[in-house]
Amino acid sequence: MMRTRPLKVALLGCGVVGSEVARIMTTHADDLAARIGAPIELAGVAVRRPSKVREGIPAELITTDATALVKRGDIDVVVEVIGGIEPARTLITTAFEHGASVVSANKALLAQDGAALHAAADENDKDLYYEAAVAGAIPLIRPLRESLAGDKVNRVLGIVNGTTNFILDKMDSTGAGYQEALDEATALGYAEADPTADVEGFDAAAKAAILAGIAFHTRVRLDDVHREGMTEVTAADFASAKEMGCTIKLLAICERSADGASVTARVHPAMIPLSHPLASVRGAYNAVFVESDAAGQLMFYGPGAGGAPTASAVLGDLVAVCRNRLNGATGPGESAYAALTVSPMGDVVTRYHISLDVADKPGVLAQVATVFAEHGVSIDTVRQQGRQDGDGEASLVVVTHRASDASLSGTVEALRKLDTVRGVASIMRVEGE
Ligand SMILES: NC(=O)c1ccc[n+]([C@@H]2O[C@H](COP(=O)([O-])OP(=O)(O)OC[C@H]3O[C@@H](n4cnc5c(N)ncnc54)[C@H](O)[C@@H]3O)[C@@H](O)[C@H]2O)c1
Ligand SMILES: N[C@@H](CCO)C(=O)O
Ligand code: NA
Repeated sequence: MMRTRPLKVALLGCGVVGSEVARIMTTHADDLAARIGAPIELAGVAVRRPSKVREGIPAELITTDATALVKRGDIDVVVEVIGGIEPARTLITTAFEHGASVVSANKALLAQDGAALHAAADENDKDLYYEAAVAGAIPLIRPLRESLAGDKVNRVLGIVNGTTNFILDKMDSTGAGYQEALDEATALGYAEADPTADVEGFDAAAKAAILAGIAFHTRVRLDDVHREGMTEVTAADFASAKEMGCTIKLLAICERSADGASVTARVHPAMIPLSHPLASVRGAYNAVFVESDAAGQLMFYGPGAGGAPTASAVLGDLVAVCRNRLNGATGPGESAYAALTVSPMGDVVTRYHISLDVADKPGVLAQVATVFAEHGVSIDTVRQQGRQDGDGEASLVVVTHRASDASLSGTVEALRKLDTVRGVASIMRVEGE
């Protein structure tokens, strides 16, 4: 039966995502009410620039005082789409203390302070939902938290940043360099004016921390995630990848160790075979592979960013939280009972593609191979190419079998010390085989 008293929603932030949340709340009001079992009412919208014209939002709902809005006491759900750490963190905890549940899209905050925010939600018997924080519209948090709650997830591997996927895709398909591809991403509105969070992998690392925590029922802090951006990927790397039948993607990889006792989380560019489904994820799309004991391989694919797609995930959470509220219940909170060790990058085991500039003279290949052997890194293939420029150098491309990152780092360090190795042109991990 439909309850007539509406549930009150406060919107914090009315930018790209917030304005779409407000629009969908208004245009889909009847459907949302039917699905929830009560109407929902936009009770206040906190903004920074009140003079801006906001179509469809009554002027009397606009306020610049977000703190007063979350303290009102009659708000059922606060939707936080401001972004950043403060004031978002304080506003969310204040909302819990004043009786509201919270829906947020804020990956940076959740990756940094997720545990404390979950604790605050728990203490106040409230919900904290954040489907939009990872891979935008793609249902991922809820499938991991709820649909797969009876299974054992072993690996989450995915493309979780749209901006960098757009840039890498452009480099791959046109042969463009990094800067040229970034300029196009900026011109098309994919990359922000300051693209650091995306291109240096901070955004993907925050998402990896959130995913690993949920997948492995273990607290994974942002600092636990090994992070390498994609600014150093070159057209030459793509040429090497092509020769291997691969492309290059910025991947977020969260894995359980072979003995199941520990986990790792990392973000870095990697070669993946063209036959892998992630290789065909084009433009600004996201896709995430989840591997679990019973289900096997699952793939989640779709728009990972943008106002309306992200608002879709926010609205889904809003409906779920409102339903919980009507039932006098809360949904699943943080699950960190497994408390597995989060291991450093050195423990990660994978394959490597290493491109060296070496002196083109007898014995060099043997010397290089010896360094790999001394560090316990087994070589899969070696390809040497003399150069036409007569500088007495050759390019040596070594692809290894699976080895630990620590062994590989040791190998590279020793290679750099060889007189005959003039430079290490690139090192790239090979994933998805
Ligand atoms: N845009 C996307 O594609 C996308 C995708 C997934 C998640 N997110 C997340 O959603 C959140 C919002 O992103 P966005 O793209 O809408 O950003 P945005 O910059 O377009 O919007 C944020 C809005 O909040 C306002 N704001 C800042 N401080 C405020 C304050 N103290 N009180 C009231 N308003 C304040 C800003 O003026 C701005 O209009 C972020 O956490 C972001 O990481 C965005
Ligand atoms: N900057 C992010 C937005 C979505 O989180 C991206 O490019 O994927
Ligand atoms: Na999502």
